[in-house]
Amino acid sequence: ITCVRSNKTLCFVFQLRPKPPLLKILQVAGAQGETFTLKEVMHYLGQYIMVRQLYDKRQQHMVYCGGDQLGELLGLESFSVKDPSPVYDMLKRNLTSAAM
Ligand SMILES: C[C@@H](c1ccc(Cl)cc1)n1cnc(-c2ccccc2)c1-c1c(C(=O)NCCN2CCN(C3CCCCC3)CC2)[nH]c2cc(Cl)ccc12
Repeated sequence: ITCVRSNKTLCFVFQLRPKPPLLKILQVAGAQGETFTLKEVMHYLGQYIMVRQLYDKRQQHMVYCGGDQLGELLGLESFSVKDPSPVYDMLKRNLTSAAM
């Protein structure tokens, strides 16, 4: 947990440590370092999907990740960004609290 002070309010930002297979994916998308906020993890995963052109150009909410490391982690061939639950399940398996 890091504590940041912004406009006189204290807020606690939970740092998360990706397991190696997820960290590798985030690094392809430009991530530096070993701990991230959930927002940063989601940002880099989005960038990864863009960089690796895994989304369907016509149906842009569909991600085809079969055959990619992302698909291995998710255990899916494809998913819709409209249903984030498989991604959250994968993150539960691949993120640990950095505070431990
Ligand atoms: C709401 C958010 C979201 C965030 C988390 C989840 Cl679990 C679902 C959905 N989202 C909505 N569309 C996308 C998206 C769609 C296609 C390609 C890349 C990203 C995202 C995702 C972001 C992101 O950080 N999104 C910023 C704005 N996006 C708009 C879409 N933009 C692209 C859409 C395709 C065409 C090019 C622009 C990129 C920036 N991070 C993600 C990570 C994953 Cl594992 C899956 C999807 C996303």
